[in-house]
Amino acid sequence: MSNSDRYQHYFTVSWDRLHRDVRELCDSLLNRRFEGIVAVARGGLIPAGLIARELDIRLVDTVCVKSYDKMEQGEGIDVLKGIDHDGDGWLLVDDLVDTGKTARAVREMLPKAHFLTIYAKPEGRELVDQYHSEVAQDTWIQFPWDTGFAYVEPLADRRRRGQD
Ligand SMILES: O=P(O)(O)OC[C@H]1O[C@H](OP(=O)(O)OP(=O)(O)O)[C@H](O)[C@@H]1O
Ligand SMILES: Nc1nc2[nH]cnc2c(=O)[nH]1
Ligand SMILES: [Mg+2]
Repeated sequence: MSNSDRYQHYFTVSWDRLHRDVRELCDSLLNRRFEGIVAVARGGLIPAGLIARELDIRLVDTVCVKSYDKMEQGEGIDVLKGIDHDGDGWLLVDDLVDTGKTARAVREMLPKAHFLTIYAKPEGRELVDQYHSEVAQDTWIQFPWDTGFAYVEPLADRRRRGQD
């Protein structure tokens, strides 16, 4: 089964929703002190920026990995940029965990980090320390940076065209 067959539904996240969810996660981290944030690029970059602002963290680093090309997951994880510490005292941020393949790879690099994703699917959720909401395994999450506003035809027009 190709990966695009795994996904039967879409969960489209607006900028507003993402921002709200990130802020709610940050609320529970307010009393913790972190050395800095490591964002898992690219998906973790925007959540990491929002979190850095909320928690007043100025030190932000990245690990850069590649796993998916559109909806298709490749065989392995390409690590384009690693990191030279074990994550002790650091917050590790990605946008989501799905199969857990990426999470497993970055966990290995930063075993001591507090690992947070905004969304988590069942196959990968055990690999992260914290997430905002769970999303079904058969659902593809559409982030606001991958989408845009578009005209939607009225239902009546669509029906009329169907009858033509
Ligand atoms: O749990 P998994 O099945 O490994 O999937 C989760 C990963 O997939 C996406 O990254 P992607 O590799 O698409 O790259 P991107 O962050 O550059 O968009 C997402 O940002 C996670 O990092
Ligand atoms: N945008 C996006 N990237 C992913 N990578 C793995 N799963 C997903 C998903 O549901 N949405
Ligand atoms: Mg990613």
